[in-house]
Amino acid sequence: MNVFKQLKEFYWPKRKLFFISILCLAFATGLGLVYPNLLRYLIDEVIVKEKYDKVPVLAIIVVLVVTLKGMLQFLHGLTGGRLGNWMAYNLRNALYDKLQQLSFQYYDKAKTGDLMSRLTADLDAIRMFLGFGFAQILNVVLMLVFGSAMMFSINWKLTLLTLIFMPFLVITASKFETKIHPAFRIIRQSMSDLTTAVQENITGVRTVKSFAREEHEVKRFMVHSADYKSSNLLSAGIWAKYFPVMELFANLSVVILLGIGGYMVIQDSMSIGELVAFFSLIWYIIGPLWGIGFHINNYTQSKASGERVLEIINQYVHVKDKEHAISLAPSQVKGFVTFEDVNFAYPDKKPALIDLSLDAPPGSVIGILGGTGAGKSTIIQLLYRAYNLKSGRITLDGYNINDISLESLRRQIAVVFQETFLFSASIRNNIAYGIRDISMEQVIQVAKLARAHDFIMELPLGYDTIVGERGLGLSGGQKQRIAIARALLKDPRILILDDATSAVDMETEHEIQAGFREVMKGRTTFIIAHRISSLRHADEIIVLDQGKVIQRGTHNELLRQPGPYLKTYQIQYADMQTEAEKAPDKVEKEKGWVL
Ligand SMILES: Nc1ncnc2c1ncn2[C@@H]1O[C@H](COP(=O)(O)OP(=O)(O)OP(=O)(O)O)[C@@H](O)[C@H]1O
Repeated sequence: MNVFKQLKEFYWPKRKLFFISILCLAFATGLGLVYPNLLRYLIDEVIVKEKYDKVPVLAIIVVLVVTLKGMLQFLHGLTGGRLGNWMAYNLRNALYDKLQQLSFQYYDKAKTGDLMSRLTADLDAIRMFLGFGFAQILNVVLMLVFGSAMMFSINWKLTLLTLIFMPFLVITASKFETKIHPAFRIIRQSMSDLTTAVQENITGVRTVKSFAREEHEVKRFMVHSADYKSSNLLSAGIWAKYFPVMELFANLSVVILLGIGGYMVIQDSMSIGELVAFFSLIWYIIGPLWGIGFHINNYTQSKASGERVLEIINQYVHVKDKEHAISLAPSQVKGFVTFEDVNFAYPDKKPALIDLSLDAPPGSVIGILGGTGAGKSTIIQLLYRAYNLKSGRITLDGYNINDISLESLRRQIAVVFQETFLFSASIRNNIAYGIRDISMEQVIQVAKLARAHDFIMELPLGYDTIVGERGLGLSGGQKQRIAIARALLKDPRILILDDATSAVDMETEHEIQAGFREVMKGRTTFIIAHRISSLRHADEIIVLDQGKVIQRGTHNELLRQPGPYLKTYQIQYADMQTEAEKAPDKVEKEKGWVL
């Protein structure tokens, strides 16, 4: 029950519904006990004594009991359903809220399909149990208590003999529970693996198809599917092993009842009406015990689901606000960024940044160059506190960024990533993402600066064009330009371009950068790029290799010293020369970046 204790805050405020639901079910169950008594009365007092004038009254009582029972069952369903849905609504929102708080470190390992399955199937299992399953279990107890009490009142000796096998039934049922619970955990896990496989396949459908790996993917899916099947078979095996034994004990009770009860009737120590009532009451005991497997199943499923949901709720948030974190008003922020002896390593990895020190005064442009995996993106991830530093510190306007509230820190920063994520919404809403009360004019203005306006206007619905989950239908460069417009609209103090113009041609990149220079006056900009053309205007360029700064200076300074920067420049310049030989006019325009 510990799982449900931990989930208490999500259903306890609606405990009224909970109790009404249980009470209604208990009364309905109690009313059910009227039937065997009516039966006994009908046989012993009406049929045997041939007093048929009592039949209409009995019939009316039956109708009343049935109607009342029906109403109580309806109320039980209504309140139980409401409780379950209320709980599911709150828990779902709390889970989503937690998912928003969890830091990058969690998402580095999390699987989308698995999270989806926790938010849907697992949540539903808890909803069903809290709405109905729990009341059903309680009802089983009530039926057992009421049923056996009534049997005892009719004939205590026969009751004891009939119930002789019940302890065996209970032992088998509890053994069954200990076996079936782990089996359900396995089923839930393989279900989420299956969902993850489907989700990854659909997300990566372009890669799959372009590599003609459909068959391989089908085989991979079949492995997960087989896994799911075998975990279900495992549970079915446990079911098949224990259920017949439980059934056997239940039926043995009926055999004893009919044998000994029948003998008592023959001996005249019991009336035939009492035996019939007894026979109908025994089902009040056997019925619930028979269904105990189902209830246990329901309970263990929801317990396993509760554990998986609680895993998210109790997940540690690595990056969070300190108590009394500073909230910086945008108008206060100047954008002075410093890195002081920063060291960082991702969990279980070699250092990604070693002793990085950097000063970026307001309005300066810092260029970052380096090979794949050199640590470029890590620098900017640390700046917006995607991860906690191992040592050293990063400051913004003199404040340690660890002391600034995440919300106010990230409000000052706009990042344009190499991979652009567009929401399934209109282009206008994608540009205005996260910003309220923005006019169409402002959206158009930033789209023009990002050189996106022209291609947007060529689309059939212009700014109202809906772009897909991943901006399907737009080219990489177009998506990047929308992301740049989105960042500019945020009006940040610090702009970070993480390989943000890699997908646009050089000419467009020049145009975009010219636009940037206009809007970024007085703001701090970090540019990560592979092209020297993107960095040449930077006030300081740092060249990274395996997390260490191996060169730093302006474009002209770096060209004067031998090293990777000059080498990169020469390689890219050689390409430009070849281009120039082929199309001298086009390259002429771009010559600006060459010395
Ligand atoms: N989320 C992560 N979890 C674990 N290791 C990571 C993570 N992100 C990056 N790394 C590792 O940290 C190192 C630096 O990575 P980083 O992304 O900063 O390099 P980069 O210079 O930006 O590379 P690229 O130009 O390819 O984007 C690499 O060794 C990389 O494998």
